[in-house]
Amino acid sequence: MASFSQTKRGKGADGPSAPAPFLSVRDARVVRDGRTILFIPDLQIAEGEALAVLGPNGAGKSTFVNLITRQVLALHASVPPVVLRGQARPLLSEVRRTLGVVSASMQDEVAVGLPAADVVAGGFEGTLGLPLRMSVTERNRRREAAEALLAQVGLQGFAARDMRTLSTGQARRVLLARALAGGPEGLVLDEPCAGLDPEGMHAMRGAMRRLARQGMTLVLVTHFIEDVIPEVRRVVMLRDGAVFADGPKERLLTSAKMSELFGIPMTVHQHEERYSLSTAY
Ligand SMILES: Nc1ncnc2c1ncn2[C@@H]1O[C@H](COP(=O)(O)OP(=O)(O)OP(=O)(O)O)[C@@H](O)[C@H]1O
Repeated sequence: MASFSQTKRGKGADGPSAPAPFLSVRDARVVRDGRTILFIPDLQIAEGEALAVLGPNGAGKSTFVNLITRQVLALHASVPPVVLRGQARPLLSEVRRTLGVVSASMQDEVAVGLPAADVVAGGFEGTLGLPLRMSVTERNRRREAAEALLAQVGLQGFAARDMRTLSTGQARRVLLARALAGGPEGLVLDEPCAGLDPEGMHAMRGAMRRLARQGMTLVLVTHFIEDVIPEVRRVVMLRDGAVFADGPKERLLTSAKMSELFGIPMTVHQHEERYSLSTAY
C-alpha cells in the first residue's frame, strides 16, 4: 500500500531544507461567549508522528479537533494559527484530503440502508454513498477499492452488509475505512473507542497500530489511557482549554500526572507498552 510519509519541504526560519511539520499550531486562541475555550501557544506535529491528546470533559479536546480540521477558527494572531504541511491557508478541500477524521458523532450519519462498501466508497467523493451518475465500470472500481480498505481495518467480507446491521464497533471501523478512502496523510481520531465493547476496542486499536506503523500521522484524541497504543510516543494533556503538559508518554502517563489532570486519585498500570488505569471509589 501507499506510503503516507511523504515529506513536504518548507521555507521556514530554519532555511529552505527544513521539513515543514505536518501540522503547526501557534498562538491559536478560540473564544466563545467572551471566554477563551482553547489556547495553544505552540504545538508542532511531525510527519508520521503518532500523538495522543488526553484530557477530561470540557478540556477543549473537541475544540482542538475542530481547530485543526478548520471547523472552528482561531482569533487573528501575528502568525498563522494553524499551518498544514507548510500551508497557512489551504483550501478546505485540501484539508479534507490531507486529514481524515473519525469520530463517534459521525456514526449516526452512516447508519443508513447502504452497503458498507458504498459508505466507504463515498469517502472518495465526500458523499454518502456513490453518485447516481457513475459508469458501471467506475462504480465497480470504487467498490473494489472500498473492499480493500475494509480489509485493511479487519472487515473482510463486510462489503455487502447493510450499515444498519453492523455493530457499533464494526460501523466505527467502516468510518475509519471511509476516512482512508481519500488517501489522507494524517488521521484525526476523536474518541475512536467511545461506546465500543472490548472486542470493538481491540479491533480499533489494532487498526490504529497498523496505520501508525505504515507511517500515517495520527492525532488520537481520547479520555482513555488504554487508547495510547505503543506507536504513540508523545502525549499532549489538555485541561481548562490550555496545554497542561506535552511530552514523552513515559514522563506523562504516571499516576501523579494523570491524577492531577483529571482531578481525582488514579493509578496508572503499565504492562509492556500498554497502559490502563484504576481509580478508588
Ligand atoms: N459554542 C460554544 N459556546 C460556548 N462554550 C463552548 C462552545 N463550545 C465549547 N464550549 C465550551 O468550551 C469548553 C471546551 O469544550 P470542548 O467540547 O472542546 O471540550 P472536550 O474536551 O471535547 O469535552 P468532552 O470530553 O466532554 O467532549 C467547554 O467548557 C465547553 O462548554
